[in-house]
Amino acid sequence: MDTTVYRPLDPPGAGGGLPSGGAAGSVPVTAPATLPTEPTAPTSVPASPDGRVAVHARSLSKVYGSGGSAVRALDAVDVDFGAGAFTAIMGPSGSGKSTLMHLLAGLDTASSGAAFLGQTEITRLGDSALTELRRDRVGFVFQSFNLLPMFTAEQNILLPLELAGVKVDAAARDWFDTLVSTLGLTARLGHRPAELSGGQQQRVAIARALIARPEVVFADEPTGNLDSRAGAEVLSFLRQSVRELGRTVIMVTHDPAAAAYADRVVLLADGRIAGDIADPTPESVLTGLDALRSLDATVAGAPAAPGSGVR
Ligand SMILES: Nc1ncnc2c1ncn2[C@@H]1O[C@H](COP(=O)(O)OP(=O)(O)OP(=O)(O)O)[C@@H](O)[C@H]1O
Repeated sequence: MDTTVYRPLDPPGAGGGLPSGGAAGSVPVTAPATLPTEPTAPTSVPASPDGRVAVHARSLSKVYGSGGSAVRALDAVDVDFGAGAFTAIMGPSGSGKSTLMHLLAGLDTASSGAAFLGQTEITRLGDSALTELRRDRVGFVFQSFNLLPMFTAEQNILLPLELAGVKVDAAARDWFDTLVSTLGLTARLGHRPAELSGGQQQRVAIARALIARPEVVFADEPTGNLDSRAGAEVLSFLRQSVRELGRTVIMVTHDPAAAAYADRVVLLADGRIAGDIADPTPESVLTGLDALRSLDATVAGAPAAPGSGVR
């Protein structure tokens, strides 16, 4: 079943609606106009199989700069991210992927609208509450690993517990053992990052992101610095952490093959939700990105240049 939906890219000021001759199988999606505190499934692809939502945004907007040089990086985004699901965010360069992730993770402030982690409205929190939220409820995996070079793999993995002042009791030690064996790190725990391959370093970073059992792990291009084999391993572990360990992962990626590891792909274009793909394959993701490109070209009144705009 083709569960891909493409939202039309409305020209500024237009009332909406897919341009005639738009992407085959397109289904217009309507977004709620209000700001409910409970998620109400703004798109037709369920955020998770059981309907649980970990993170959601309503009318979330971000404008950088002001006046003539203002850039609307996110434009009234409504989206849900499922709990216990692996969701990828994709879209052309400059479409707002990083901005969306930063707002959802409490790393940046919104211009308007609301973002929620569980029932907590992140967009209302002050600096110290945001710092606490990032420490206690969110895990991060970045392209550049961000491990502390003087610490061993084990020390790096346990660092979030130490920073949070959490005692490594028997339950924490069990979870640590589960993570390091799942991630194939048992024999590497005494090594420093410089003594590990890129893939091993990223697996340490994933274990570190999961050790405090955060409600959600945000992964920003986690395979960007890895060769395809190490990248495939890392993506398999991210998927495993969702399927077998019940975690929630939201990943920004440019790579359709990486996105195909996810349960669902959310497509962004021009700062708006532009599509939603359930059970993605590399082919369905590429088709989605191609559809965005042709919609974009239709809106701009110009033919699509092959390969343009999509990384
Ligand atoms: N700090 C900033 N100041 C001004 N404009 C910004 C800033 N950060 C992002 N932008 C602009 O906001 C828009 C969205 O950027 P963002 O980085 O979220 O896109 P992206 O989809 O993650 O892009 P890429 O795939 O290239 O990383 C772009 O037009 C970008 O130039």
